[in-house]
Amino acid sequence: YSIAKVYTDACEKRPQEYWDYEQGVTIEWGKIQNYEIVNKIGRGKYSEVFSGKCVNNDKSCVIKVLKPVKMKKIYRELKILTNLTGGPNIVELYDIVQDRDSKIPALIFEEVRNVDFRSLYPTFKLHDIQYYFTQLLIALDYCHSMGIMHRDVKPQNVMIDPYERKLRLIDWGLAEFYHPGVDYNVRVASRYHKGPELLVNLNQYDYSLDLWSVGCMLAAIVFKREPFFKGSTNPDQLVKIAAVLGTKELLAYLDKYGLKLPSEYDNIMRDFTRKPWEHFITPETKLAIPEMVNLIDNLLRYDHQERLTAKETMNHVFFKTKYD
Ligand SMILES: CN1CCn2c1nc1c(Br)c(Br)c(Br)c(Br)c12
Ligand code: NA
Repeated sequence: YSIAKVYTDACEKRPQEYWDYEQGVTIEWGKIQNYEIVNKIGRGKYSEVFSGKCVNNDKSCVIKVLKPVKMKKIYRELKILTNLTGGPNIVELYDIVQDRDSKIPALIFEEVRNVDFRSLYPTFKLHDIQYYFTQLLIALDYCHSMGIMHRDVKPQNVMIDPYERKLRLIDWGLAEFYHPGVDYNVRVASRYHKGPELLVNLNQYDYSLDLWSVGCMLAAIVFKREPFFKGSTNPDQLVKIAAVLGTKELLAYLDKYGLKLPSEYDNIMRDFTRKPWEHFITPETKLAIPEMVNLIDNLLRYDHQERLTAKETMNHVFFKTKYD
């Protein structure tokens, strides 16, 4: 078993209604006629997303219409959003309205004039990475301190407006409250950003899952390989990780937690030697300076207990060094 090394009792020390979404949540429903849809900007497994307008003040907003899922999952997202809204670099929830016909909640958020990461990240210099990842880590340390794991950190859920130099962490639909000793669902996060703990069925994971995902984002930018670990299936995702971190090291990790490699790996896992990070440095990877490589090495650890926390990451030498 395993428990978080930080914020272990963040939920326990708060009143039950802070984390207990099973009792349902009291929602002050806003009025849907206060908002009009402008156009569709995205769709996911659990929602459709539109740009919109608040009719009263003509302000732009984002309207996330939830797809019909278990009310318990909707209550969880609403509870988490209401607990976190207003927090640093957390996307602000303006209102919750009910879709006229379907009776399904629609969430009204502040608008972020997001520039797609595929075109934005390649423009990043070291000081940009310092600035934006500090903002992301501030959001993560905040939600972790509030007893919440995001569980779906990936570039698509980090909205960045480079003109206002504004970053917001979005999509709390997979987020969950952390309680020590609880077995969590490992079918969370998006494949390329799934931590090893999810792929070996280590159910008692914690906030450190989010820091694996941050490590994946950094490695993709610095080593110019998007995504950094590109599995074709969930089992293949772990194979791609082992190809870098090593198979012997994977088995040692499994041993520590009394786990064995699930059977679906029998025919696909090979005996990989660990690749030193220098292996990924080329004349093009100018951002792969020693401090950055050391930071990635301290995030992309099989063992979630070895990873830097969000606060430790912000205090890493990479963020304390001045780059022009
Ligand atoms: C698919 N895309 C593109 C931009 N964008 C998307 N989903 C968004 C969500 Br959910 C929120 Br909340 C915000 Br704020 C923005 Br901006 C969003
Ligand atoms: Na969201």
